[in-house]
Amino acid sequence: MRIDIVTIFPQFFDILDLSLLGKARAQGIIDLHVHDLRDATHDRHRAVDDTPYGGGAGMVMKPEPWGETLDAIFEASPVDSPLVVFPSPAGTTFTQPYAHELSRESHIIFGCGRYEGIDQRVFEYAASRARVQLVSLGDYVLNGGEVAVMAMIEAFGRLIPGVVGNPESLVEESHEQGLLEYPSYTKPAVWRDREVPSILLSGHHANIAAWRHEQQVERTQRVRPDLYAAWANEQ
Ligand SMILES: Nc1c(O)cccc1[N+](=O)[O-]
Repeated sequence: MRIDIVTIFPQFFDILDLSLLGKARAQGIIDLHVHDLRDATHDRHRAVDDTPYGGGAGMVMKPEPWGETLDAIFEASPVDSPLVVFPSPAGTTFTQPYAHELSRESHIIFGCGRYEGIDQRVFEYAASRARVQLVSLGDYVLNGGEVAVMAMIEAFGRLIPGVVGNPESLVEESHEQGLLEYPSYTKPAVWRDREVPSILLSGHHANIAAWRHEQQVERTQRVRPDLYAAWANEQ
């Protein structure tokens, strides 16, 4: 998978050299390109923003640098119709099913907005050349899209075949089957007078699996009644 990220803070993504995603890049599973939007400016101040038409506080990201950067990425794309994802509070909610969808893409371009946002014509232009999605991590305000892009890449990157060593470990995660994950324990069996549930020491795999599922259902009903209702409706 090719991933392109357009940002005014390219160093933000240096962290993607680390951990599983860094290994996936070294193995050629992920081909990452980070683009500094300011490289597509041609004035002394390398300006990427300007005052909003119609007035109002803050600044808006200028369309020209975006157009020039996106055109170069489209030209280099290995596919006819890449997916362009703009993290945005005005987007559809990012979910685990959507992470699975992203993990099956061949080329994803992330556009990180800053300031009061990106000139609307950038989304319109991008949609004339590719598939465009505005995607939200949640209903809160961030200063820009970089943190959201990092979270999304972490979420779908681990689902790409070959990135996680043991694919089994992807199955029993929160949200994978609509339930939150069960509580986990490791050695020692007793820690500060707190014992590991005896069922987990029984070696009886069927009973352990049943106990873990009960824990998932109980935790989901208690912590996320919304998820529990959707799950129960599917049973
Ligand atoms: N919420 C938010 C934002 O305020 C700015 C950029 C991206 C997001 N988001 O993806 O949720």
